Amino acid sequence: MNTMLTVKSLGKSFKGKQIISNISFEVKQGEIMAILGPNGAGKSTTIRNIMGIMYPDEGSITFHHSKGATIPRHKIGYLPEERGLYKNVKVMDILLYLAELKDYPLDKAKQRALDYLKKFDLEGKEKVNVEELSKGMGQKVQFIASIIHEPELLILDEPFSGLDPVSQELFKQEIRNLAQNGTAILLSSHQMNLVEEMADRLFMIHRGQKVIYGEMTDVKMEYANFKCTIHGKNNKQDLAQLPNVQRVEQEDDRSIIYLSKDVQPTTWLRQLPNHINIQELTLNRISLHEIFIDIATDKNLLQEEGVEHA
Ligand SMILES: Nc1ncnc2c1ncn2[C@@H]1O[C@H](COP(=O)(O)OP(=O)(O)OP(=O)(O)O)[C@@H](O)[C@H]1O
Repeated sequence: MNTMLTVKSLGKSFKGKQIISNISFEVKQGEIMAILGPNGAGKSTTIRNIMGIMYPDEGSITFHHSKGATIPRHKIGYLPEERGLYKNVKVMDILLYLAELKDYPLDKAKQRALDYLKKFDLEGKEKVNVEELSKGMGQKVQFIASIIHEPELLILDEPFSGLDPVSQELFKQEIRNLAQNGTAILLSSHQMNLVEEMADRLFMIHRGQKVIYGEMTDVKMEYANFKCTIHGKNNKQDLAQLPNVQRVEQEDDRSIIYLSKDVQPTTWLRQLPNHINIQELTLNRISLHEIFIDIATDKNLLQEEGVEHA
């Protein structure tokens, strides 16, 4: 897969305070690359630097064309975190205006706009004023605006926020379709379940620095250790002293035992002492959501040997 975007050693300060430092990643043709991180981690700052809304103090941003040359800026699509289109203008007019700004043929843009409005349950809304749309409808129009010109690189900052589950599903499918058709996608989202389902690779940023970067499958193998949930009256200390236990969380009769890396689940289950009270037991891998919370709250789940962290 060709690399469409290279971000190298990006650094940015505001008023003498370092906001992001040494941020490096790539986005390739046909992939969904997620950029994740807690509130204030520096995701939007990274994206704004990529989009030229602000300029980095250090590092470089390079757009590549599928044929090796630099990708023209009009082949980039961007859905910003801040929503809002011009208010007193009709849906079709704004879509065609934005397509024209990107040098995209108007007849093709009109057909694409109609097709997408239909796909997003907005058929017949082309003559409605943008200000008359609901928040979710407005977001759909803004999403269409970001892809109307068939961008080669698409940057989506929180595309799912404020959408109902049906609309989320529509966006999810469309983002997947775009990637399958070769668009390189950089996706910033707090919806970990969706990211886990959709992203091929991810870059996690915390306090302006890289904490994880890699293929989703590798990250899950590397970080998503097993956890064993036991319902029953048990002493937390007892459980914490079992072999290969990283930490235990307990609430009422439910204990979650986080197991260390490389533990063999069957072997671990066999050695459980008889005095442990088990009314119910489940064993799962921790989710991306939990990996994220561990990093964001500085729990030491990831501080094991061999795990890359900043
Ligand atoms: N223009 C600015 N001037 C000063 N500080 C800023 C500016 N823009 C962002 N910051 C600061 O930079 C840090 C990172 O902000 P950024 O918006 O990049 O975070 P984020 O990861 O996108 O967060 P969220 O998930 O909340 O959207 C924050 O501490 C924020 O206050």
